[in-house]
Amino acid sequence: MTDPVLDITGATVHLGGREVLSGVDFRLRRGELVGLIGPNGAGKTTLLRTALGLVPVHRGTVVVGGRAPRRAQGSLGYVPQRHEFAWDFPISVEGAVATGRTHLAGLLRRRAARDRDAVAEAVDRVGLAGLRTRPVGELSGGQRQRVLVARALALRPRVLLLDEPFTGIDAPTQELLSTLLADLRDEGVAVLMTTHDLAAATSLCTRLCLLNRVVVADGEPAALADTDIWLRTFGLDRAGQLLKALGVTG
Ligand SMILES: Nc1ncnc2c1ncn2[C@@H]1O[C@H](COP(=O)(O)OP(=O)(O)OP(=O)(O)O)[C@@H](O)[C@H]1O
Repeated sequence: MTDPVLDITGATVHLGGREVLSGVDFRLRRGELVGLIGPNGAGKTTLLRTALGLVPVHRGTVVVGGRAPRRAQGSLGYVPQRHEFAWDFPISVEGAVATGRTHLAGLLRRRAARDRDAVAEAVDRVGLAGLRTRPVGELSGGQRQRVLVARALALRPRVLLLDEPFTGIDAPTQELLSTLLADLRDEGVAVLMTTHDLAAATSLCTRLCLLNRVVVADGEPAALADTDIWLRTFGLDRAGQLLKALGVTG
């Protein structure tokens, strides 16, 4: 097995005086597409932000490609939740995607040919070439989601972290994103996404990590057919819609 590109060991994170992650062990390798699943407030976004070095660990370690996350930013692509981006900022699709590369060498740097190539390729991969010059404020929710994915891809990342990429998008956009994520996985990118779409996660991901402050279970979807694991993750005492949605029977 190859070395993990993201290696989180015993991570405990405190926010607002509370322990929101507790001794989390998580590893992500090239060519994996992992779904991070858990109820609201489980710590999914916090785990992504910890991997990015945006949230410090109280205990434990986070290593990205052999380095501290802050030193590995050039290899980490991040797709935040859609509401976290300033959509009223006067910038085109292409301009917004290009901001994915600015921290590689600073805001005032002239854009080199390789930057333009990376941006054009990313815009193309999410199917927005026809809307390149459109102000982002004029885009629909699904188009905005594609801009955020392209912005992360413009970095040509080794690790791609996505926070709820399937929330509020239509079926064709979901199809496009699913195909794109599977292609990236095949190309050797390590992909980790949070989602509340359990059926999509189960069919698309090579592995699922069930999180609720601690890692409740981590394995291939087929190995997580035990109802009890899902009940524990979501803090439920009996199977209901959740398990029907998954096609899991007790
Ligand atoms: N900046 C913060 N200050 C204090 N508490 C925070 C902060 N950010 C998150 N939290 C708390 O940490 C816990 C985990 O939040 P997080 O956003 O990681 O959960 P999540 O699993 O992504 O939830 P959701 O599915 O609702 O997006 C929650 O209880 C939340 O209230």
